[in-house]
Amino acid sequence: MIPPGVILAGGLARRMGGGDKGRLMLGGQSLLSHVITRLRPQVSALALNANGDPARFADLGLPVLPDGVADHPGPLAGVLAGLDWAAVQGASHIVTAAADTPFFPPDLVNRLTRAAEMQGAQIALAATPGPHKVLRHPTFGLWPVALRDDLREALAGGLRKVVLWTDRHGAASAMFPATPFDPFFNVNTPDDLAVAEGMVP
Ligand SMILES: Nc1nc2c(ncn2[C@@H]2O[C@H](COP(=O)(O)OP(=O)(O)OP(=O)(O)O)[C@@H](O)[C@H]2O)c(=O)[nH]1
Repeated sequence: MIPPGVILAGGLARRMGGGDKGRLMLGGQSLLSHVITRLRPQVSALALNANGDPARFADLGLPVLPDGVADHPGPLAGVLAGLDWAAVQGASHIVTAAADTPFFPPDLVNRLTRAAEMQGAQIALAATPGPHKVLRHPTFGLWPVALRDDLREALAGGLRKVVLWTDRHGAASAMFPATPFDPFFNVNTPDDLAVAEGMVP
């Protein structure tokens, strides 16, 4: 079954000076628009995880899911918000993508799903080969609704680092090629945005 998708945009964008990083312009469209264009054809439904006034995203026509956990505990709070939304729809899994990562692969969902199946795992995270070791991209994952209460408890217990939680559950890795550049390049700083301009196809 094709899963619904959730775009993670709930962070504070401190390295960018705050605000909605997804609204920054890149190659004539916003980062969010790049992400929506890539994710929409791969998923059964789409939602945006973001905090603060949801009305500022009304133009996107997407459900806006706030974190249910206070004080910006990190992307796992967005994953949980997505899982709670998917549970209401009767979906078994969601796929997440980060709003600051405009070039992720068009076969993201397919490869995540296959990796979970082939490695007998409930969770799959995207990965690319790095210079010294495999790099995992923990905001790009396939997540099961069945683990949402486990995740809620982990967050309530203070867990913040994504891979600490996914390692507990033996997450699969879905490998993607990283040439000519890593498709999970993400924009954290103004310098990153300038680099990304040079990567726009
Ligand atoms: N829902 C939710 N998402 C978050 C949170 N913190 C980060 N994210 C998302 O996770 C992804 C990676 O975030 P980071 O680069 O660590 O944080 P950021 O807010 O984008 O930027 P910095 O504040 O500069 O670290 C982005 O898509 C963020 O929107 C959070 O507390 N809640």
